[in-house]
Amino acid sequence: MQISYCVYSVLNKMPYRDLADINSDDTAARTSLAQVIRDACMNVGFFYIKNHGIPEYVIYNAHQATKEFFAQPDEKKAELDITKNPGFKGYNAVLSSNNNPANMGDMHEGFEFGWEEMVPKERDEKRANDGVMAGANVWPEDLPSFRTDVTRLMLTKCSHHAVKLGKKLFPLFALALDLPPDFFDDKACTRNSAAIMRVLHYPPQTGPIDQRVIGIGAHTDWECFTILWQEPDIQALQVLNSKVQWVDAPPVPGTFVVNIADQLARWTNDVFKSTVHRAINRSGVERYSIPLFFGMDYDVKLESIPTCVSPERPSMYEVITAGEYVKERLKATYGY
Ligand SMILES: O=C(O)CCC(=O)C(=O)O
Ligand SMILES: [Fe+2]
Repeated sequence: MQISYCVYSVLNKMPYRDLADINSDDTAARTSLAQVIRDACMNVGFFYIKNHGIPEYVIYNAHQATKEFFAQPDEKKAELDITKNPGFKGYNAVLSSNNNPANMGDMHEGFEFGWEEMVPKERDEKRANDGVMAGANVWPEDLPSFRTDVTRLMLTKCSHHAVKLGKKLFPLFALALDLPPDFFDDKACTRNSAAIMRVLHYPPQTGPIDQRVIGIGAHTDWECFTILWQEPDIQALQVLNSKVQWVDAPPVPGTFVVNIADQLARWTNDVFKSTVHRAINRSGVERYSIPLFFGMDYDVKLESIPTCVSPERPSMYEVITAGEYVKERLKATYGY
């Protein structure tokens, strides 16, 4: 797997670095890779990965299934409305979420689901630490392949695809934080239950755009980090840089974008940056994207990691659990 260490390096076509160097006997290669990851996580909070090992056909099928789902009549989608289901699972209509409190609603529709087994059980079992997002997934009865195709991409027990990919990133984060490579092994998403995936559809916005109604308003993500697949050839995602300028984070064929999110920022006492981003689809055509929010188990306390605190840098956050944090953010975004 390879990393391009930030949005700017992608825009400037800088070469990707090989993540296999993390296991290299060559100390110089390891140190230099650690530096790249450190830069990406501490200064930008966004990077790209390629050669990630997720088969192209899995992504293709999930994309097709997503298009098919959103092409259904509104009444059909409304049957699965997120407000009818406990645990924030299901469909949210255009303008029903609002990621930026200064805005009036997000110009996208989405469908949200959590971890489940590859071979669907009669009903999903409620997991002990599911907290605020406890409860079974809901699925469209008329589109059985939707469930198979989207769960295969992100959340299947057999192949794990994106969750497995996410787990590979933790030793890199540990390296960047001067921690042993296995530091996160028993802490982050060990029971798989806090991984949440959304499939998103952004209708095109043309003409003059009211900045208070855009695809997804300026926000940070809530979990540990996000692995995002973007529709090829459509520029929409933007990242706020340290000079408070919006920088495009374009889709790059064969890559996923990874961005650090709030739980990891809190855990690292803001040493890692949970960077503000937004998306606006001005392309004139429909855009789809698929983020996997890789969360911590909800009972994990977001307590500053020892290498991230010092007398000069005392802990900035009150210690709360990952679940409590997600609950706060859900309320702010959905209003309940
Ligand atoms: O669609 C995108 O490119 C970004 C989506 C996003 O930021 C989110 O769902 O949190
Ligand atoms: Fe986001």
